[in-house]
Amino acid sequence: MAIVLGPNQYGKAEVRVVAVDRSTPRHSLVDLNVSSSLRGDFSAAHIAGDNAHVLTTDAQKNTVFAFARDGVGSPEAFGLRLARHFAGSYGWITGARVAVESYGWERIAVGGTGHDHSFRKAGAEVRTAVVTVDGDETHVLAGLGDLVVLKTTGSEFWGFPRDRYTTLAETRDRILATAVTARWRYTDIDLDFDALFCGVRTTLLEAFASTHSLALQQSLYAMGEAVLQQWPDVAEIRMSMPNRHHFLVDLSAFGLDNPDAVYHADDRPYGLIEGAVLRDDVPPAEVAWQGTPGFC
Ligand SMILES: O=c1[nH]c(=O)c2[nH]c(=O)[nH]c2[nH]1
Repeated sequence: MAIVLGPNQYGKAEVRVVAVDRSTPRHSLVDLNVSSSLRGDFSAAHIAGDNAHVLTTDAQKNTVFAFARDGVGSPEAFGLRLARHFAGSYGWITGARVAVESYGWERIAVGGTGHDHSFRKAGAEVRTAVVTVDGDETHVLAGLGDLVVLKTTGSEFWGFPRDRYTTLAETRDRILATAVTARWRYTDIDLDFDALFCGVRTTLLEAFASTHSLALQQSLYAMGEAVLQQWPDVAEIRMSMPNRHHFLVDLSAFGLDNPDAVYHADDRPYGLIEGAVLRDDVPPAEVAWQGTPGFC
């Protein structure tokens, strides 16, 4: 029996960098959370405490700030710059994964126009990018999280089996609400990432709104299918969608009826609907997803 080191990676997690562009009086800013992981031959550090191969996590953090000095660009482009740099820095580093979360800020409106240098946080929604360099291969995942959506009708749920524990009433009309987390893989790395991100996000929203839903599962598939139909640069999309249940409140104790007007927005437990929608003619790239949790 021999004990051996298994898969490993290391890096600096959650480097919070805010970069301000002051090149004109109308400033702009990007607000990022950047995590790097290096892959390669780090066995001596694990087995013998020999750090000769260890590009420090402190240097990785510093690299993120230094690379932000001259502009960040899209989260995907920033991730590509960093991942290529790390993967190319020493012979024993064979790959790098850089994950970027980007938080939106909107200009504060003053007298009807957006202020030059005052902003408000856009909300909980986050844009994400994960770049993986693995030897000669490079992959880009774009994505978003906490895109909270709700429709007040156009959602049914019925036809499910009833075992002895099934109490849920069938419904032909309910509120459907979720917080979409989605990640999609591009077939290419030389793309207009900002334009594609906006396009895919719009497609997800439009498909959620326009699908007459018989289950959140059906909405998830319709949203993924619409993205693959409209955006040929997307190879596959994976989604995680909690079913944010809204229960009609019984107002009869107060002598009131409730004609589908007043709901309790329950926060837990919630159904959790997850799935991938793929093109069957595009080869899989599991390395692109390695280290990205939260999807089946
Ligand atoms: O859209 C839904 N899918 C389910 O799988 C499910 N299960 C449940 O209790 N309610 C719902 N709604």
